[in-house]
Amino acid sequence: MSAPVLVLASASPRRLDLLGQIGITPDLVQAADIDESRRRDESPRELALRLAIAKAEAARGVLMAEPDGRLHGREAVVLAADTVVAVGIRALGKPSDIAEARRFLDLLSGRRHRVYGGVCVIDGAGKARARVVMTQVGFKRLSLSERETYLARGEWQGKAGGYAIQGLAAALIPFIAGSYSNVVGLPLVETASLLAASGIDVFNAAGDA
Ligand SMILES: Cc1cn([C@H]2C[C@H](O)[C@@H](COP(=O)(O)OP(=O)(O)OP(=O)(O)O)O2)c(=O)[nH]c1=O
Repeated sequence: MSAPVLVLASASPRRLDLLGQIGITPDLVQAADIDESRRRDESPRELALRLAIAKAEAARGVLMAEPDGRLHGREAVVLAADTVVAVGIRALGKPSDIAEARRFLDLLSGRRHRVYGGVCVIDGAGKARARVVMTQVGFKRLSLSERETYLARGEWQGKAGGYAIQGLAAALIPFIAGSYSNVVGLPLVETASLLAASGIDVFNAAGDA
């Protein structure tokens, strides 16, 4: 039987880079367009998990609906993820503008927060497996000039919580406990294990065939 098509259901360049870091190159990238709003009474952890699953299902649905489409009759293994920054019970998504990014940085300044990363892999038979990973991140207390310089750099755009640990924000973060790759956008230990359960083994190329 031919190998399944590996689909990354994400528009995030970080997720593509992180997969590349563990030797995985998706055959297809199909970003999922879903409603990311939080439901009432949903915890940040539940939100990250639900959205990762919803993204994987949406992308799979699009591909399966293409009768003579990009899968060419082959099975698809679909990977999606979602990152939520949580301060107490507040869940911070991607700021919509610089004013919201400023509010987020004020919330994060001088304290620890949690980053929840949901990851979901749907295997060739349609079985979904998902996990949520939590990383603790601590920001130093930001001076006004640090905050404004950071905002002016624009790295807040498109990032949950309004910062990117892989950029200038690294100079503002004295503390992290848990998975670093989870903060950047994809928890790699759990991703490798979900892919292995779906027949794509990072540590055994033969499992890929
Ligand atoms: C906290 C943090 C988030 N991020 C990014 C990772 C994600 O791209 C983004 C979180 O938003 P998401 O909604 O999880 O993802 P996305 O919209 O960028 O991509 P897609 O839904 O198509 O997969 O924030 C960083 O790059 N660095 C960080 O330190």
